[in-house]
Amino acid sequence: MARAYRSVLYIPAANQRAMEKAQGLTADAIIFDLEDAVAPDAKEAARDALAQALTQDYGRRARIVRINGMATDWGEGDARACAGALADKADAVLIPKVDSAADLDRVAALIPDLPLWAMMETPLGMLNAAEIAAHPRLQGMVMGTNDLAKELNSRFRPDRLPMQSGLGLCLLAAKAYGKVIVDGVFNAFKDDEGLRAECEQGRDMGFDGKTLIHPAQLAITNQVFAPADADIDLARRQIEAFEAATREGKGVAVVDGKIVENLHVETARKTLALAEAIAEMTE
Ligand SMILES: CC(C)(COP(=O)(O)OP(=O)(O)OC[C@H]1O[C@@H](n2cnc3c(N)ncnc32)[C@H](O)[C@@H]1OP(=O)(O)O)[C@@H](O)C(=O)NCCC(=O)NCCSC(=O)C[C@H](O)C(=O)O
Ligand SMILES: [Mg+2]
Repeated sequence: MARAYRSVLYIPAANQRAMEKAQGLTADAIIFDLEDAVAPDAKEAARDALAQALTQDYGRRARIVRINGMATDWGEGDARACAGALADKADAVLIPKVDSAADLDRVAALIPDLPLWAMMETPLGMLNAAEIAAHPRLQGMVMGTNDLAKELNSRFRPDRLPMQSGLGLCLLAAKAYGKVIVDGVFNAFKDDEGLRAECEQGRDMGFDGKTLIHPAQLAITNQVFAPADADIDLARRQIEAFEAATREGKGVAVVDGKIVENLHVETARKTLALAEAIAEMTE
């Protein structure tokens, strides 16, 4: 992962004020939404407003455009805009409700240059997660836990038990093919405690970050998905100890009473790379 995706903030492309505001927010990435957050009557105007907004400077924040589905009245027009006016202003295109790799093929054929991301939010998408993750144009996956809950007719639980099979399948698929994967949104944007608990759960599971709906969710999310100072310190000590052990012809070192092998060093290097990517974001 060359960059951090701790916090990925949705902004309705119909909301000009929010798009302006995002230029100064601490999001690692922004999803400019043309899909569910934009009313049908506002779709065309939102596409134009987005083209205008993307002439502005969003710094190092990744600019991801969520288009409407190909089966809707707006999907193809959105895709053509991404291949045309938006092509050099966006960093990636996010496709909603991806059921299979064929859904990505359809968009890939219309947008030759930009990396694709997939919303993982349908039962078929969960079952086909591996072929979706394996798609050569796919860069990242975004969990759509609201749509998934709707499709499953599941109920909200703080432990997200009904989501676990879907989250797990998508995580396995993304990790197997080396793709970025970010967790779904936490709807109660004034509930900091609930957000923190869900971020911690997502981080424990291996997500790279979380999608957000409100700027008030940025600070907690950025903190939870960043390596803590203690993690960075441990990573450095593990690498040093392992390199010293290797010089002595040993394959194992011990740090803080725990063994350190090659695989731990790999994790330690990833921790340091993420810390560096985060530092670059805030330069
Ligand atoms: C949820 C909101 C409608 C709340 O909006 P609002 O009432 O305006 O909030 P505030 O007054 O508290 O806003 C304070 C300031 O922050 C700016 N703001 C608000 N939201 C955003 C944002 N997302 N990005 C950037 N800036 C934002 C306001 O403009 C205020 O600024 P200022 O004027 O300077 O005070 C609103 O937050 C919102 O619309 N959120 C996004 C909703 C959205 O995008 N939903 C779709 C994605 S979720 C989804 O579909 C997931 C998936 O598909 C699934 O299935 O799960
Ligand atoms: Mg959705």
